[in-house]
Amino acid sequence: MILLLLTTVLALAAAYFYRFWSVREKRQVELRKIVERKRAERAESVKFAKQSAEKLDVETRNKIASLEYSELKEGLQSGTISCIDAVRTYYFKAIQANEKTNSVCMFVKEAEQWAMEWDEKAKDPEFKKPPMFGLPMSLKECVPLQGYDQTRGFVQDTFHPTETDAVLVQQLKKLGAIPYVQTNVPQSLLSYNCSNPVFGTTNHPMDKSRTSGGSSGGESALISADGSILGIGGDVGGSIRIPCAYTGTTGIKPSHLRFSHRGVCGSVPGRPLINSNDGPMSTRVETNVDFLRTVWADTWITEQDPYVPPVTWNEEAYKSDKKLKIGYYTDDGWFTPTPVCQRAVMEAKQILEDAGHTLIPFRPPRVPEVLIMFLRAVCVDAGKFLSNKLMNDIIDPLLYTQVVLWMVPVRVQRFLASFIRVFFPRLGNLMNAMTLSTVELRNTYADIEAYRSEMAALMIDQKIDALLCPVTVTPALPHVAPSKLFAGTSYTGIFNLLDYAAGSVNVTHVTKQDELDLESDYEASDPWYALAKNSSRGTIGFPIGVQVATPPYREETCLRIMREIEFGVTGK
Ligand SMILES: CCCCCCCC/C=C\CCCCCCCC(N)=O
Repeated sequence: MILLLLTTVLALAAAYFYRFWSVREKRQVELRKIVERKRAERAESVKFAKQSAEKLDVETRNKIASLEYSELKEGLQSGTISCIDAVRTYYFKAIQANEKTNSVCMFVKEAEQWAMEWDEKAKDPEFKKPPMFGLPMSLKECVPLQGYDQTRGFVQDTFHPTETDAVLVQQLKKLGAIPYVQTNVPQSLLSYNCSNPVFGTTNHPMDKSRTSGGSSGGESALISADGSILGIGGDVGGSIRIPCAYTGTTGIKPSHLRFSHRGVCGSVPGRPLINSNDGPMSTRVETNVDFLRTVWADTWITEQDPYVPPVTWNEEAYKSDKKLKIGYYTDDGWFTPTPVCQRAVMEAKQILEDAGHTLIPFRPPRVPEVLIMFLRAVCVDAGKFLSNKLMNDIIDPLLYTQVVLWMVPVRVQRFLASFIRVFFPRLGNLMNAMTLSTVELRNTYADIEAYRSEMAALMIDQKIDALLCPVTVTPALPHVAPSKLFAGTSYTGIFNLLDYAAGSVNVTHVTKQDELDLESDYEASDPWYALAKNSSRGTIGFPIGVQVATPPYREETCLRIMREIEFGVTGK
């Protein structure tokens, strides 16, 4: 009797799994065909951009291609450069950068048309050129652009073009900017690598085996490979700052309060307290400044979205010569960065001290607890929304570790945590992060609000204007590492949790001495430290950035400090 019961249960289980597997296989075949169609569409868009770029003579192209942002802007304003020539130059540059990095999802064909329309308007002597007249701009794929997909790396979201531009895109078009290319992201956006089953893996321009970071990794790769002069990224846990730090570019995530989020679908909809925001990425801080100064010149954003406070650009704060008090830390007490990331902070500290600022040691309290709050609140539902979506998709192999973690039931994670804590305490503790309990989630939201209040009090009491710290714990990682090393986002995630402005600027490059220090001083005391150490080997010459953060509405001070660091490093 027992044997019969057992056999029946086993047979039913086998039938269930067979059915599940065959339905999934059938869906995978469908999805693979969709990928083929989408890639063919991308190939068409590359062909279009190539043909358009070839219409421009090489001499003009080379001249425009060599211009800095301010020179290009000036040329477009004065009329020595036409919009169509600028777009064709940047089509060409992006094609070349894309061959090296696979950073482009789609070229925007309408860019040609928009450029010609602006040139036509400019023939009228009465026409007043808008401030971004003719400037070619790259957009992260998830920024809503009318007529184009925002797949966020999911095959199921291809061929569903968005019907309305994001408020930011509407504004950019109104100001004369020309979106000419969409750039790649990791599947789900919740990773700091850059790979998905639709468009493939984006490479670091210096080394194909390493990532350009994520989730704005298409942007960082394209900009650092000279295929874009200014791009728009997005950041919910480091997605602008980490790619910039990996590639030697610079970017800022403003507090989410300063931009509109109407119609924008992030990685997990319905996430109230971990705030994502768009922000500019480029090779120079001044370019990012010019972008924000222009879009915040008036209250147009608030007129389109009443939830955005009418706060305009504060030139006085950016240009101020008041000496600042800046708290700095090289180690957040959760994940000690590799020596080169600490050296970068100390060099930036010296630059700022030489400029007359006061730097004091300051470490945000209880970062290990903050990381748990961050992970719980960034996933919201223990990864349910994402794992459901992923189960209906082709899963990118580079995301496997995270996917497994999202799929293990919360109760099992908690049960295993007590054993894992014995030999890998840091992972054991984080395994309490995910929750499906509304009681625990509400408690975490209350903790986040209390933490924001505590940090405000600490900074006000000590009269600290800004913070300086590492962006992350290593130089650019091999593609597979970020999914395993999600614990390395403590340095960036904290400023999303606080909803501060936070930017990244290049300070140095990995040297031979840094590699020697890595071997002698950096202990591989658990599997995460071992991974960080191993992955950092062989990175001589790779760029290293630092992070500057300020409370909300102090973006101008954050940029001022970044600009001073950049000046101290480059002399310009
Ligand atoms: C073992 C404990 C279970 C925890 C599972 C957590 C899985 C990882 C989830 C989220 C990783 C956060 C990654 C932050 C993304 C950084 C880049 C960005 N999109 O801004």
